[in-house]
Amino acid sequence: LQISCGMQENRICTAAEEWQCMDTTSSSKLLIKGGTVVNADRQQLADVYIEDGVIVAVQPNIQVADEVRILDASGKYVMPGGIDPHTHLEMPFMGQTAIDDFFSGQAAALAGGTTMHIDFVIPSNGSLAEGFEAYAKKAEKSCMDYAFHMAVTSWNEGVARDMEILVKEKGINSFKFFMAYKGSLMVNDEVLLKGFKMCKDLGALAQVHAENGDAVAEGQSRMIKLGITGPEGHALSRPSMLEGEATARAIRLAKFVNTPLYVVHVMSIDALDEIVRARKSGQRVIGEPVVSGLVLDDSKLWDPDFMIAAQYVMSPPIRSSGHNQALRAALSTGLLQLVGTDHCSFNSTQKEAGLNDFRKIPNGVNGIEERMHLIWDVMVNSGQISVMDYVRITSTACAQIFNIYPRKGAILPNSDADIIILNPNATFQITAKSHHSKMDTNVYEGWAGKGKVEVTISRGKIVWEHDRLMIQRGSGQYISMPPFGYLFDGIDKIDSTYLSSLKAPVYRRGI
Ligand SMILES: NC(=O)NCCC(=O)O
Ligand SMILES: [Zn+2]
Ligand SMILES: [Zn+2]
Repeated sequence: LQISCGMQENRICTAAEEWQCMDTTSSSKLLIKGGTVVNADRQQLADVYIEDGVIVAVQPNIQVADEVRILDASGKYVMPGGIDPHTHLEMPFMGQTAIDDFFSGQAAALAGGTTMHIDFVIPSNGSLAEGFEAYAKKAEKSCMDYAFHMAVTSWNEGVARDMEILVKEKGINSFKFFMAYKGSLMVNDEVLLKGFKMCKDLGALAQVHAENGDAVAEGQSRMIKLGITGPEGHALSRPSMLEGEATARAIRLAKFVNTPLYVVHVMSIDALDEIVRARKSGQRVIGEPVVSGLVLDDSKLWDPDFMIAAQYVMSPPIRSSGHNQALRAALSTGLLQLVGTDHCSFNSTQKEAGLNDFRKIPNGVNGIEERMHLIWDVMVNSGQISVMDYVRITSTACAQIFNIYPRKGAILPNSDADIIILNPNATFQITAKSHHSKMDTNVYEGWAGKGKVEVTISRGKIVWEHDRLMIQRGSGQYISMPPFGYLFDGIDKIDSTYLSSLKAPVYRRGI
């Protein structure tokens, strides 16, 4: 069956793509009635009234005119849409391009209750500005709101100048430094120091992929020499101590510069311990675990079928099972602050590039569609976190850290109407046969759980209901993220305390 497409000129969609063709028909006025409205700081039985994409009122028993569409949410949770702080849509990486683009990846996100994501821009030909323009172009097909972090992969005057322009004119307030991927994205300590200093001056958050890339390269050669060429070699070549070392180093350099630090995809106890130690000392360090690191373990990397094992190759690697438990515990008590996905999807054909050498398997797993369901199932259903905590770690904390709260991450008057309705008694099932990503596999294949996102509302429009997507190419908007978020409050005072604590230098007369 083929149907003609109303969304894209001259395009015929297969039945499987039908959802891509549906128009958004929701009225501009909407009332969500009778649900439990949950924010990070309180929950209440209330109605939510929305007009023109914005929340107008949150209170019990709101009365509306007949033309307003009413959604019954009784017995269900009404929560801020998820914000995924860590995605890589259409990322050029390891000689491939991640298969989910800004339309398919976002469609998947919306079907799973995520209404905004922050993607990492990779420089083009060494230029941050060129990279930004390329990503802005790719994102024109967006069907939900998005923002960008920028990767810094080298250092020169042009990079420093572009960082300033990106912050002051383009809505970027965070820069990622890769301490791994030697020979491609990796930077050394000198670049880290210069970059961190620039971040501090601009009020932008420094982020690190923390693994010792030199040691990883050495570990990889070791494995190849031993004849270990399969996906298990990926895990064996980059043990958790290398993640711990890089995390510790980045934390100390950030302290030396006195700038806040955000550690992306925390995958091990080793990295977690360093973050907790720093936070105990009063240092401003944010730790972001990702859903794969929280709910999976490394067992599949040893599967004798390459095509299965390769699906699980990502960096830092998915660790043995004690690590995921420790990360969940830390997230539940606020030692780690928010959860991302690192959604970076490569299909079977792309993964096959590393059939004879694990170093060539493109790194990355899916998760943008599954995060909200899995965190609910594993952490709320088990009683490990409250529903308010769920909202905090999947949405609010991200909006606060990246300085877009309460426009995003809250159900409050004047906030964007990015909302999900979750039925705690309905079940969900994950399979590549029905997911919305372009991936032909899913690392969570077969997972069946309880607590289903039944409705997703993006800027006041119902985009997911009755297991159907109603989305429109190009409707997503770029969200500018202003610099000097709350993590920068008081940083200058810490600087002056440090300066005044220095003893006056003693000038000795030469003999
Ligand atoms: N994580 C991963 O394996 N792929 C995406 C790139 C990155 O975040 O390091
Ligand atoms: Zn990374
Ligand atoms: Zn990533």
